[in-house]
Order: sequence, then structure tokens, then C-alpha cells
Amino acid sequence: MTEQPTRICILGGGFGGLYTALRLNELPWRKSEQPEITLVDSRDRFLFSPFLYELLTGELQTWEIAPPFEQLLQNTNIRFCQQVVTAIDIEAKEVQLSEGEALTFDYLVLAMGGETPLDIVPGAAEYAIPFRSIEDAYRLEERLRLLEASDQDKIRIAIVGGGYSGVELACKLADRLQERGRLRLIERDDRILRSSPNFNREAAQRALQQRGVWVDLETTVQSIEASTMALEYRQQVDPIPVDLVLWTVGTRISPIVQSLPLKHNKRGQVLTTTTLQAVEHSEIFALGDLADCKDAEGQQVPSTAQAAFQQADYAAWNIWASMTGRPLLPFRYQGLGEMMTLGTDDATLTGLGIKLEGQMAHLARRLIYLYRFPTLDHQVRVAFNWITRPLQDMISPPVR
Ligand SMILES: Cc1cc2nc3c(=O)[nH]c(=O)nc-3n(C[C@H](O)[C@H](O)[C@H](O)COP(=O)(O)OP(=O)(O)OC[C@H]3O[C@@H](n4cnc5c(N)ncnc54)[C@H](O)[C@@H]3O)c2cc1C
Ligand SMILES: NC(=O)c1ccc[n+]([C@@H]2O[C@H](COP(=O)([O-])OP(=O)(O)OC[C@H]3O[C@@H](n4cnc5c(N)ncnc54)[C@H](OP(=O)(O)O)[C@@H]3O)[C@@H](O)[C@H]2O)c1
Ligand SMILES: C/C(=C\Cc1cc(O)c2ccccc2c1O)CCC[C@H](C)CCC[C@H](C)CCCC(C)C
Repeated sequence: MTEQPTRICILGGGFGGLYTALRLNELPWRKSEQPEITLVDSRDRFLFSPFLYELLTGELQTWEIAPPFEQLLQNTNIRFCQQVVTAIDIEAKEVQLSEGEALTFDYLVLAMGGETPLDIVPGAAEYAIPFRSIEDAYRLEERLRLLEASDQDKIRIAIVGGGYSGVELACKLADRLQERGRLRLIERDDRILRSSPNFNREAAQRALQQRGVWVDLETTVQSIEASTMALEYRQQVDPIPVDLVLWTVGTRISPIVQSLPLKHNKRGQVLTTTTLQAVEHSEIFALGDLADCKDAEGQQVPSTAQAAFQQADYAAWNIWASMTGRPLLPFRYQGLGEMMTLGTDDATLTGLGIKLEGQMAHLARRLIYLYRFPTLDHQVRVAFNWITRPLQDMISPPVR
């Protein structure tokens, strides 16, 4: 009697889940061992989030930074399921999906990332726009076009959260709006980019200053309304007029992950072993933003695409090793550095002793990210477009 193939269910098709699926697919499976790999995501396309800002300035297009899963997974043995995960029953080894389907699994990979907390300030859920997904970028694009088409002299935008996303977004919007823009970056800490290398933080501070972005430090948002927001600084509350509020305050773990009967940390991230297995559940792997992982050297793995990208290799290998009786490998995180875009054709890069800023960093960042794209097919498509773009623009100049 033929045995059922081992079922590997991967929840979340981002840097952790999609790259785990692709690495699993590339492993040298014996015919008799070939598993059934199912990747589940609520969206129809992967988002290369570091390039999300480039949509706002027209530097890149949606198809380049967010290729459909169907395109990425063609010629693989990976089945894609576009549905929302609504419940996960670990004991029954079953995942409930939004359209009523249920998936059973032998191995489960938790890679559903995080979400932006909008319920921490009155009015944020109604009036503030997060910047995490393609839908967020499209919503922002629509509001920007309405404001640009209006007869308003100035366009007043407040960006709440002076971390990476807030700073990169501020620089891009400043370059798009030029003199019409009045941008304000609001940060509750006493400095922006707290965890950044000094070189990158100083480059970002210069970029914000050169673009006239006003930075409010030690400042929090007390409330938001349709065209005003109340800022609190040293117990003083002041209302300011605003046309648009963007919400880049960091990441929260979703309730569906926090409610799983697994070990969690105070933030609700799933605690894992160095082999990326959920503590006390060797059949469950967790990686990316939703996981709290210390690597083989005991270093805390950061919640970044860089880390999830590296973890994916180990998650795939360790599932294969579990199924084929090989030793599992403890994850070794290699912090290669950090890159940030600081407007159109401007960036900063710190890595392995190399420090770059300006156009060189911008070019290096583009090339490195191109190299990090999920498939060779997509890398070639995008590279060809980048090489021929000047010619395309000569033939038909882009309309903004
Ligand atoms: C604008 C922006 C820029 C960034 N730039 C960088 C950068 O330059 N460098 C860097 O290292 N990091 C960067 N990051 C952080 C990086 O995106 C995350 O750390 C990384 O994506 C985490 O990978 P992940 O696989 O854990 O989650 P994600 O990549 O977020 O993937 C999670 C996936 O799960 C899906 N999902 C979630 N819940 C469900 C559900 N219930 N049902 C079905 N599907 C679900 C989502 O649709 C998503 O596709 C950036 C983040 C943002 C928002
Ligand atoms: N270029 C890159 O490498 C890059 C780009 C984007 C994102 N990422 C990664 O993705 C993750 C999310 O990035 P992010 O920029 O969204 O978040 P982040 O790096 O956590 O920054 C969020 C910032 O907002 C501040 N903040 C939180 N709540 C606030 C409030 N109510 N009012 C004012 N300020 C508030 C935080 O201050 P506190 O520090 O006090 O909480 C923090 O400085 C991070 O892990 C980051 O490493 C990396
Ligand atoms: C910081 C670097 C890589 C880490 C890294 C950062 C991310 O944001 C990611 C996001 C998603 C997936 C992966 C990553 C990720 O791995 C870059 C390190 C820089 C090198 C050490 C130095 C590179 C030098 C350039 C190649 C010089 C080329 C200059 C010329 C203009 C082309």
C-alpha cells in the first residue's frame, strides 16, 4: 500500500515562509520521500518590503517588487493556497482557512510575520495609514494624488515612528512632494533610529535635514482626528493641523499567533530552539518576525527580512533532516549590516566594514536586493527591465 506523502504546511509567504518553501523544494528528495508542500498566504503576491517605498516615487513598479506567488512557484512542487489562516489546532494538526477548507499537516512552519498596532492611540485606526503592505502603499498613493491635485499650497504629512520605516518613508515623500511638502517625523524616543549604526543614523539625520523634514523627538501622539492631531511633549499637549498621518510605530504579533498553546515571550513571539523548532513541539518550526530565536552563539535574532531570509535555509534543511534521519543544524545568524533608502537615488549602507552613502549606496542597495529576490526568473525579468528602462523612458516618457 503506497504511503501518504509527508505534509508540510507553511503559513505565511513572506521572507520566512516563501524562502523556506523554495529552499525545501530545491533539496535532493528521494522519490519516495518527496513531501507535499503547501504554502498559505492571504495575498496573491510576495512583497519584497524593502522596496515598498519605491512605489511612491515611481522608481519601481508593483510587478518588480511584488511578483505573484503563481509566477514564483511555477516549475516547483509547491502548492499555493491563497486564503486567510483563521485557526490553528496544534493537537489535531489542522489549520482552518477562511473559505472553510482545512489543511492537515505533519510539519507546520509558522511564518505569518507581524502587524502594525493601530489601536494604541484614539483615532489612529480611523485616520492613520500604516506602511506595511501593497494595499497600504496604494491607499497612500490615492491620498497623495488627491492632495497633489488640490489647490492646497502645502501638503502637511505627519509620520509617527522614527524608526527605519518612518525615516525611509519621510525621505521618499519629501523627494516626491518637493516644495509643496511639509513633513513631520514624530518619535517618542530621544533620538531616531535607536538601533542603527552611527554612520547610517547620521546619514539619515542629514538627509532629513536637507529635505526640510521636521523631527519631533520625545513626542507622542495623544489623539488623531480628520484634519488635526494632538501631540504631547513634556506634558504639554498641542493640536497641529495635518492632511495625512502615516503610522510606522513598529510591529505587533497577531492574536492568532499569540493564542497558540506554545511558549511565548512577553511580546507574544513564539519561543524557538536554536534549530528553529517551537519549544516542546519539534514538528512545528517558527521563523521571522513572529519568532523569538537565539542562535547557536546565543545572539538574539532581530525581527528583520535579513534574518528571516537566513533562517529560511535552516528551517528547510532542518525539516528535511527531521524527515530523513539527519542531524539538525543550529541556526547561525550573520548580521551583514544595514541598508536604508534616503530618498530617490540616495541611500546609506553599513556592512562588513564598508560604509557607503549617496548614489553609490543607492546602486549597491539595488544590486544587493536584486540578488536577494526569490527566484532567478524574477531576478532576470527585473534586471532586464532596469537595464532597458532608460531606453523605454526615451521612447515613452513616464507620466507621474
Ligand atoms: C516598509 C518596510 C520596509 C522594510 N525594509 C526592511 C529592510 O530594508 N531590511 C530588513 O531586513 N527588513 C525590512 N523590513 C522588515 C521585514 O519586512 C520583516 O522583518 C520581514 O518581512 C519578516 O519576515 P516574515 O516572513 O516574518 O514576515 P512577512 O515577510 O511579513 O510575511 C508574512 C506573510 O504572512 C502573511 N500572513 C500574515 N497573517 C496571515 C494570515 N492570518 N493568513 C494568511 N497569511 C497571513 C502576510 O500576507 C505576509 O505575506 C521592512 C518592513 C517594512 C514594513
Ligand atoms: N532598512 C531596514 O533595515 C529596515 C526598514 C524597515 C523596517 N525594518 C525592520 O522592520 C521592523 C519594523 O521597522 P519599523 O521602522 O516599522 O519599526 P521600528 O524600527 O520598531 O521603529 C518604530 C519607532 O516608532 C517609535 N514609536 C513606537 N510607538 C510610538 C508612538 N506611539 N509615538 C511615537 N513613536 C513611537 C518606536 O520607539 P521605541 O523604540 O521607543 O519603541 C521606534 O523608534 C524593525 O525590526 C526594523 O528592523 C528594517
Ligand atoms: C547590509 C547588507 C546586507 C544585509 C541585508 C540587508 C537587508 O535589508 C536585507 C533585506 C532582505 C533580504 C536580505 C537582506 C540582507 O542580507 C549589504 C552588505 C554590504 C556589503 C558588505 C558590501 C557591498 C559592497 C557593494 C557590493 C559595493 C558595490 C558598489 C557599486 C556602486 C556597485
